[in-house]
Amino acid sequence: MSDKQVQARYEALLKATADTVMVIEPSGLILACSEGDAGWLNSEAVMGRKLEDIFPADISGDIVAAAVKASEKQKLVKTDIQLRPEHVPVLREQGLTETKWFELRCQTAGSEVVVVYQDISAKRRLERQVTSQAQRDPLTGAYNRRALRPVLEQAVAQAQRYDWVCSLMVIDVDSFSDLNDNYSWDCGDQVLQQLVTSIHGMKRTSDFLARYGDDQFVMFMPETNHEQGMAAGNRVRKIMEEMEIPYAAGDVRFTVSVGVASLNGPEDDSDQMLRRANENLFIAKQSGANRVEGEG
Ligand SMILES: Nc1nc2c(ncn2[C@@H]2O[C@H](COP(=O)(O)OP(=O)(O)OP(=O)(O)O)[C@@H](O)[C@H]2O)c(=O)[nH]1
Repeated sequence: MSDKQVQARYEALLKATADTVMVIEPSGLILACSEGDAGWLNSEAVMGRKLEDIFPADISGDIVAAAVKASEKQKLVKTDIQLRPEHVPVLREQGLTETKWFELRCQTAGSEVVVVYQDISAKRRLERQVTSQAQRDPLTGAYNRRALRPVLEQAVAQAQRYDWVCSLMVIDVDSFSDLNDNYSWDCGDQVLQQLVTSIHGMKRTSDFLARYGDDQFVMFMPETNHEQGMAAGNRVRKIMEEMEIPYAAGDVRFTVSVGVASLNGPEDDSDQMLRRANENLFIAKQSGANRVEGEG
């Protein structure tokens, strides 16, 4: 086969593939590029430039490292990258309008490396959605109990390493079964939804709210000492006491009881904090409900 024919076959192959393909030097210089179905990059505009002129330093560094490895080991090397339009102004101009994920396959070809960019954004989005659905309570949208445990463990361990300060509260709707019985299950649902909406409106971004049981919620508060934790508990109690939920049979009002616990020494952990918060919640209920109790 003549050189011309080989070249024609190579170009046809590039044009036929939907993936973006670059031929680069291990230094990162782009020798050839075929954009495929990309729509996020203009092959003419990137040819002859270096990866670092197009991508942020960490991403071009990752690609070069994979290309060097493929070249040294003479084998296929894979790596993943994520492109955000706000981080890649060059590609934003060329058509990158949303975050995309790619699996890169680097294959050595003599002194050059062929890099194939396979768009795996749809797969990643689906994975994220499934993970997020598995971590959320479908009624209220709050995190569920399963999502709470690892977050609590990690956050308490982090507080023990750094500042020794964090608190959590257990929030329980008072006589919730009466709301279900006297109004309706649907009304009970609305109470739980409104409770979550208003806590989301008042909490700090770093606070973590999860539905812990039927009518029970846990909020973890990093960098929050006991006094601040009690103040937050009282804010939640007050907001719920003042809330009116319009309902056909008349406005519905409800109250909550709250148990607060704060990190207490090096032997403490998230399980013990939860246990103490529940004990304090029990005291709040025993003392007449619509109260906040905490140790110390
Ligand atoms: N509307 C509604 N009710 C639920 C849901 N999940 C559980 N429940 C009901 O919530 C009620 C919880 O009742 P309890 O745990 O006895 O709580 P309570 O009536 O608030 O009692 P105290 O906590 O002692 O004040 C039960 O009747 C459950 O059937 C839900 O998603 N929506």
